[in-house]
Formats: sequence, structure tokens, C-alpha cells
Amino acid sequence: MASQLIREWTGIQQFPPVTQTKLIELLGKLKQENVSTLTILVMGKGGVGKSSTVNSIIGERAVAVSAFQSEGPRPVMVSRSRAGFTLNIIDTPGLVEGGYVNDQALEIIKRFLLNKTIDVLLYVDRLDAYRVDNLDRQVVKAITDSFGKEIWRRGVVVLTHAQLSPPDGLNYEDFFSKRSEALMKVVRSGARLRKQDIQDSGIPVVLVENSGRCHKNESDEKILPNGTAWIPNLVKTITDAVSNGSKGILVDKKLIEGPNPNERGKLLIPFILAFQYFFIVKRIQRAIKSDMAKERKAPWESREANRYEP
Ligand SMILES: Nc1nc2c(ncn2[C@@H]2O[C@H](COP(=O)(O)OP(=O)(O)OP(=O)(O)O)[C@@H](O)[C@H]2O)c(=O)[nH]1
Repeated sequence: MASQLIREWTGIQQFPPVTQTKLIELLGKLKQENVSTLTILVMGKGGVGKSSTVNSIIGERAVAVSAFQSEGPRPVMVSRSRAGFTLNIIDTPGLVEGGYVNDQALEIIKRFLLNKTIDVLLYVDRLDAYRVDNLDRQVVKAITDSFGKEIWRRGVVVLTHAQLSPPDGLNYEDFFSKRSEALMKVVRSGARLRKQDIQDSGIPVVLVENSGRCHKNESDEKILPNGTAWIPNLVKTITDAVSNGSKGILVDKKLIEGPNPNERGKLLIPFILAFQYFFIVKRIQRAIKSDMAKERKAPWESREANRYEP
């Protein structure tokens, strides 16, 4: 694999000063926790705004954005450094091809990630989509099968196209909570997450508006309809995920070539069955036999037996 070029993060200067200060503060906090590299993996279906979100975070057009689904199924890592801190963002091709999960794209992504540690997964979808279906579930399942369900402890759901007017006069907050609830249901079922698998607060869902027409506040920061400056909000959610006590996911050879990380336990099943047979079933059988041998026959049993004796 070609070595990655780490450039100075000059794009940060494109942000208004208020945003810059917030970002430097957030990354400074990570440095205090001895985190000096952050590797963010961006995944999702095609055309949902993955590349645009990468560019928005970096503050420059680092990866190509297209209104049509991109052809090249190759991931791209954008690396930027600033004051001893390195930010790596890995943009990946859409995971759906012709209505199915593109296993080949997933394989390429996994190999690209070899020996890298995923600190945070951004699972991107659009806010302005009105339903979730089995394909969404399959995409989540494919990610989980590739990296293990632990990846969702470092997961953030990102909803792009946040500057929308909800249909049918629906209130924006209601629309957002309905959409995120529906998506979270799919994530929980696709990733087979139990309550204890994720933090008490669940997987965070954040809104993003990549469009150049995004509204701004008086400090020139891009804001959501509720007034939140979304870039610092997204970066804060990412840094919180890093500090939540869970571990990043090291993509090693075992993870790539080994069995599905969620099904590793299944390898133990034959051993467990053998253990049960030799140490439990056999013992019980022996105990029953010796009980039967020791057992004195009741008098009526002997009489019955005698009666039928030839
Ligand atoms: N209005 C609006 N348009 C967006 C937003 N994010 C992305 N787009 C547009 O959506 C289209 C697809 O965006 P991309 O960033 O290329 O999406 P992608 O998920 O990387 O697409 P693939 O690389 O094909 O998987 C482009 O025309 C973007 O300009 C957003 O938040 N708001």
C-alpha cells in the first residue's frame, strides 16, 4: 500500500475563528488524554454524503464529491496534522451495488484498513430519507460482521442534508427524532446489539449540512435549523466517543482473514459439547448405573419376577 502523505492541516483556517478555537480546544483535550492520532472511518450507502462530510471536517476539498455514485471502489485516507496531532479520515465507497451489499467493496475496505486502528466509525445516512428497509439492516450487518459489534461502541450516526423542511408540516425536532429512532432500530438489529453492548446513552446521532447554502450564525459558523454550529458539534461527538472508555478497533490479519468476529465463539461449540459428554453425561450415566446395581429389589418385585420364572 502506498505510504500516506500527512500534510499540515491548513484547512482549519477556512473555518471562522470561533470554530477554530472550539476545534483546537477539543483536540487539545484529546492530547491531554495522550491521544495524538485520531483515525475516523466513514461508511454508509452510496451518495449519502460521506465524501462531503470528510471535506467539511477537513475544511477543504480533499476528496471528490459527485452527484452520481462514484465508480472507483477504493477507500481514500486523508491525513492532516496540526501541533503534533494527526487526523486521519478514511472515506470509503458506497456499500450498496445493485440493491445488495457490495461484498467486494467491503473486502477492499478491510484490506485497506490492515494494521490501522479505527478510533471512530461515522455511519452516514441522509436525514431526508423517509424510510429504512432491510438493505439498511444488511449494510449495518456487513459492517458488524467485518469489524465486530464493538465497533458500534465507537460509532456515531451522521445524518446529512440536515437543512430540510419536514414534509406535511411536521415539526423539525419530531421529524429528526422519528428518523433517528427508525435508523437506530435498524442499527441495533443489524448489529445484534444488546443494551449492555453500547453506552448508557446509546449511539449518538448527529446532524450535518454539507451544502454551501447552509445557514450561518453571526460568528459565520454553519448552523443547523436549531441554531447549533454543527462542525464543532460533530467533532465534539467524535472526541466524546474516543473518551468513552471503549477501545479502538485494530484491524489485524486475524480480523480480516479469520472467522466472522461475532461468530468466533461458535468454534468452541464442539469442545463444549465434548466436555459436557465426558464430564457431565458420562458421570450421570455412571452414577445411575451404580445406583441401579446397589438398589435392593422391593419384595413385590421379587415375587413378580418369581411368578413368571419358567
Ligand atoms: N444539500 C446537501 N447536499 C449534500 C449533502 N451532503 C452531500 N450532498 C450532495 O450529495 C451528493 C453526494 O455526495 P457525496 O459526498 O459524494 O456522497 P458519498 O456518500 O460520498 O457518495 P459515494 O462516494 O458515491 O458513495 C453530492 O451532490 C453532494 O453535493 C448535504 O448535507 N446537503
